[in-house]
Formats: sequence, structure tokens, C-alpha cells
Amino acid sequence: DASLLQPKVQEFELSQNEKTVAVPSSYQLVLTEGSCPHAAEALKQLLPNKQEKTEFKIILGKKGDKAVKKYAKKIPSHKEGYYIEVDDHCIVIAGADARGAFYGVQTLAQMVRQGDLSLCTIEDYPDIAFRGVVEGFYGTPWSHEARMRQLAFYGRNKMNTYIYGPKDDPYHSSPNWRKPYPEKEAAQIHALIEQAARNEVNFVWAIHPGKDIKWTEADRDALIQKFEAMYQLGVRSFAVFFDDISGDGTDPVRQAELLNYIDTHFIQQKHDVTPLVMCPTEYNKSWSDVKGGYLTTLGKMLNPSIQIMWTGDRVIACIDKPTLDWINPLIQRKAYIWWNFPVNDYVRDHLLLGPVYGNAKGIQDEMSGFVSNPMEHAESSKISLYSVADYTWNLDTYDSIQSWKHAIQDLLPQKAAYLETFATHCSDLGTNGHGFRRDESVPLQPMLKVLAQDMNASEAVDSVLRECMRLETACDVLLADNENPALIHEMRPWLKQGKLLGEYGQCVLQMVKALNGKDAAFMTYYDRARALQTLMYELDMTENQNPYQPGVKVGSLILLPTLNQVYTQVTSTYNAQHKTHLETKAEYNPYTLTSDVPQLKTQVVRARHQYVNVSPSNEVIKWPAGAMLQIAVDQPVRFEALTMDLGTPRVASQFTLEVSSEGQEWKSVSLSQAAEKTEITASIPTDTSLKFIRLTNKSGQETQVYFKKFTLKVQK
Ligand SMILES: CCCCNC1=N[C@@H]2[C@@H](O)[C@H](O)[C@@H](CO)O[C@@H]2S1
Repeated sequence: DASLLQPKVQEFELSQNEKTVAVPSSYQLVLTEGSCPHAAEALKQLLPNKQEKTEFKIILGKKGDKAVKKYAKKIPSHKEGYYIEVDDHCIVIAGADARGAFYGVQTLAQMVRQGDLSLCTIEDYPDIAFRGVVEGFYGTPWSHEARMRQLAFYGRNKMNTYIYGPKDDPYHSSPNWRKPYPEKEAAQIHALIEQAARNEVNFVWAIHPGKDIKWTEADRDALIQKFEAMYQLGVRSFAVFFDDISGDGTDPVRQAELLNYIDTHFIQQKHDVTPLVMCPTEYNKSWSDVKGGYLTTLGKMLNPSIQIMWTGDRVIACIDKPTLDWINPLIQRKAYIWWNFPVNDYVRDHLLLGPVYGNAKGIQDEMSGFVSNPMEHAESSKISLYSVADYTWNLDTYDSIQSWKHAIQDLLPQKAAYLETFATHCSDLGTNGHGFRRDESVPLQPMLKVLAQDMNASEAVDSVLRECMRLETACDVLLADNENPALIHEMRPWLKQGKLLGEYGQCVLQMVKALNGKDAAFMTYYDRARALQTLMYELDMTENQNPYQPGVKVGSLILLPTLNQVYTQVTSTYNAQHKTHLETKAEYNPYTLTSDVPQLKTQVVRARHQYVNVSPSNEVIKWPAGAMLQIAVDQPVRFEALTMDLGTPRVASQFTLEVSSEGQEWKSVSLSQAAEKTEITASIPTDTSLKFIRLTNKSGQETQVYFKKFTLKVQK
């Protein structure tokens, strides 16, 4: 069944209807020795029983090999393409090149897993040249084991690119990009390169020098030397990242001169290295100033073979034709897409397990590459990565929901149904600085909407009740599962939260059913619902505590909000009927953030014990003159202190901090910043309680800062 083959093949033909042949228990292998070593190795692992004197033949080779000479015209003339022919005593796998032959074996492996082989022919090839993953997120870099598993996953799913660029690796970025890796790290990278080769994946080593590079011959040679050292380790694909920097490193002429020099004096000098890839400083349309000439300078100056990466119209954005029609003419080449999904380093309290959707069909000829920037949770990212592999190999037949179901089936075969239930409610990002959202709880949305309109709609009550039971069951089963321990380890906090949410939903809906019944029953459900609210809050306050978006959110788009709304309504109704004063608030966040700094206006503010944190950003923030960031609180509080970090020394004087008790009268509070330090503090008078605090850029001009920390301390 061709639709089960993932990625979907370009052309599949049954040669004789309904005729099949059993998977050969032993076979004679016909190939040109050494021609496609990784394909041959993969075939041997798939069908280990090679015997000379058996009738069944498997022919494996690439264009030009004598072994497949007879089929040469059938082989697609696309890089990495392949031709498969299955008939009743012979299987042919003929690649356009060695990688194509390897991919043919991957497809055969899926056919073999389905059982008897249909007599058929397959002509297949990838739509996009470079497909895969860029490990480019902030946060804990993937472990060595995680990377080794990833590379095998890419081989199986025909992804040919893994770009190594973890922001927090000191030898990839400042301060040690000039230094060779220490022994242990070097050995690990070498092991990854070998694993990549076995899986026909280009291991692209990226360098991120922009924070402190000097435009000198010394630094230019230092970069070449580092690339040379990586080449000695076995790296055959290279990238230079100039993203997320400010200052001298952002000069496009200097960047282009350096890159062309590297291209001419290193890349072109080696005959076995793929084209150089670069990350521009202006890497999305919303940050670009076309008149400023950054992109057009690169487009004009950079050697044509150098690939330029692009995230789309915004940092986090899906890719469509208008996106590419805008950027490609400016950079005078096809953009190499860095797709920022399922990366969650700006919404770390959310796990993104939903379908991959929103990228256009029919744009395969406008992109030179498409790589996904994943989550720091390597196994959990595989749900999305499987679909990115599917999409980038064959854009026009891509079906996001079918692919998502296959991805889950592939990741956890024994418990796929449970993982699908859980993932259904664990896919949106919540409000965030980039405004990027995903759908969530989709099959349940109609009933949740009915319930929100009328909590007594019995059909809606029952169907949401059943789904909450399924969610609780799914989380229990997954928490206890041992099929993929690494996956469960990553998801554990969210599975625990999902279980509590499932239990909470059942209580709230039982409260609705108990409304006109015996009070004791209502009160028991009420007590448990309150207890579960507390347990969910405490889990959110204690697990996955990171300095950015701490906590553990599940069902945050519509399931939890609807259950909380029903909780409030049913408790209010009960209070009215029984003249009681049960707590009707499910949870609330007394703080709201408003800002006219474009990149900060949707940052999230949350109270955590005695502290009020605004979620930080990874990016360079352009803070317009006169623009402000304001925190307001429902009930007046006494703020004791503000601690913030704009990632820049000597910047406090550009800002004023003001406080107010009602929003009319503002008093300014002095900011202090030690010399050469980036942290800024303010001690706030606690003589009056306050409802507002705001930070304004009063320098009279736009300033570029980071937004690493903004924490208010509230008096106990
Ligand atoms: C066009 C390629 C440059 C993209 N560079 C980026 N750097 C940051 C990444 O490290 C983050 O993971 C990503 C998502 O927060 O945002 C931006 S995207």
C-alpha cells in the first residue's frame, strides 16, 4: 500500500494486479562491490540471509554500475532518486547515486515490514535538495546518544542534512569558536560523522563567530583553521552563522568578503565538500530593512554556490509562495529555509506534539533547502521531524494529519493510540513573543464550544467527560510505558500534568451532573476539583523550572480554559442555589503586560511565589524611542525591587522606570547598573502600594538591547 510508504513516493505502479511475492528468506545479491556501501549495509541488516545458489535475486546499484545497466533508463534523473522493481523472483534497487540506492533500501524496508511484496515499480526522488534538521535552539544541547539516534532516524526517513549549531556549545559560538574541540568532544563529533555517513546524512558543522569576530586576517585564518580541524575530524559540510548578533559582526560587506574567502580558499579547494551555508543577521522579513541594503549586498556579493538561510516572513513562520517571491530576488538565489518548528525555546513550558501544517505545496522549486529547528527534547521532536521529512520529500501529496498519525505510529508503535490522545491536547504554544500558535484538542473543539455556551448540554458533557477519561488513561499508560524510555523521560512532566487535567475535567463535569442531585456528591467533586487545581498549579511551579518560560502546560488552548469556565459557572450556580460561598475562581493571573515595543508586546508575565517574571527573549530587541513596557496588577501590591538584564552594559541611562498606584500620577525610580555589568537593579519604595510599573526608552532614539531578565520582587 503505497500510501503507507513514508515519505510518500513520487510514482508507484502495480505491475500485475493483486499479485504479490513473499519476502525472500534468502537471496542472491548482485551488485558492484563498493559502489553503494551504505545501501549494501542497510540491505544486509534488512535481509541478512544472502546465499549464492538461490533463485531469488536482489540487484542493488547506482547509475553506471554494470549490475543495473539494464534499468539505467528507468532511474529518475534527480539527485538521490531511485528506481525499484519487484517481480516474482527479483527485486531491483537502482539509485541515481549511492544515496538514492540507500533510500531505495529504506523504502524496501518499509515494504518488507508490510508483509508480502506487491509486484510493482517505484520511481522516487526528493522535491528539495537539502532536507533535515538544524540543531540550532537555545537550551540544553542534545546528548551524544540523542544525536546518534537522530541520525539513524534521518536515514530511515530520507533526511540528508543535520546542521550542528547548538547556540550553547562554546566551541561552536563565542568565546571558543577559534579553539579546536577538546579530545572528548572531538571524538564524539567524529562518531557522529561516522553515524551520519552510515545513514547518508550530511553532517554540517556550523560556526557562530559573529559575537566577537574581528574583521582581521588573524580571525579569518582562525576560522579557516577551525574548519580545517573539523575537516580532519571528517566534516564535509560547513556553515557560518551570523544570526542573533549586534555590532561590527553584522556588516554585510565584511560578512560577504569573509564567506567568499572561505568559499574560494577552503570549500572550493576540497573536492568532497558540499556548498557553504550561511545564516544572515537579517534572517526574516519582519527584521529586514531592504533599503538598508543588507540582504541585497549579500545577494550581489556572495558567490552563487553559497546558500543563504531564511526563516520566513517572521522568526517563527510557515513558508508560502509570497514568502519566497519576496526573499529570493533580494538574495539572488533560492532561500535555504530554517523552519523554526517544533523549536520551543521561547515557550519552554509547552511541548509541541501536534501536526506539521501551514507550509505551502508547489513551492519545491523556490527553495534550495528546508531544515527544521527542533525542541531540546530530541525524541519528542520526532513527531514533527517525521512529517518534515514527509513534506520536504514530496510536497504536493503531503497530508498533515495522516503524516502526524504515521509519525506517532512510528515513534511508539505499541502505544500509538495513547500517544495520539495525549499529543492531541499538547500542541499549542500559548501566548508568546512571536505570536505563533498551533491548533489543539481539534476533535473535541465542537463539543467544548457547546459546553462553553451551555454547561448543561448533556451530549457535550458526556463526550468531554469521555475524552477526559481517555486523556487520564493515556497519561497513565504512557507514564508506565517502557517502549521508548527516552521519550517518556522527556514527556514525564507533561504526562503528569495531562493526567491531572484529565482527572480535573472528570470532576468538573461530575459537578455539573451532581448539581441537582445530592449535595454530598457535589461537594466531594468540588473538593477534588479544588485539590486538582492546586496540584496542577504546584506541578507548574515545581517542574521544568527554567529561567525563561518555567512550568508545565497541557491543554492550554481550549481544554483547560473551557473546564475552568465550566468550573466557575457550576460553582457559581451551586452558590446561588445553596447560599454558599464556594471559591469560583479556577486560576488567574493578576498581572498583565502591555508594551509598544513590537518584539515585547506579547511577552508573557507570570507570578511565581514572591516574584513576577516577564518571559525573556533570545533575540536582539529593537526598542523604539519613547516606547515602553508596562506591568499592571489587579490588586495593589508593594513591589520591593526590580532586577533586569538587557544584555548590554551602560544602557540604564537610556531608560526611565516609573511606578504608579492608579495609573495617573507616576513617580520615577532610579536604575543602577554597575560598570561593565549588564544587570540593572532598582529598589522600589514600599511606602505606597502600586498597580503599575513601566520602563520607557527616553533616549530619544531607537536602542538595540537584549531582553534576558525582567523580575519584580513583591513584598511578602
Ligand atoms: C535564517 C537562519 C537564522 C535563524 N537563526 C535563529 N536563531 C534563533 C534560534 O536559535 C532560536 O531557536 C529560534 C527560536 O527561538 O529563533 C532564532 S532563529
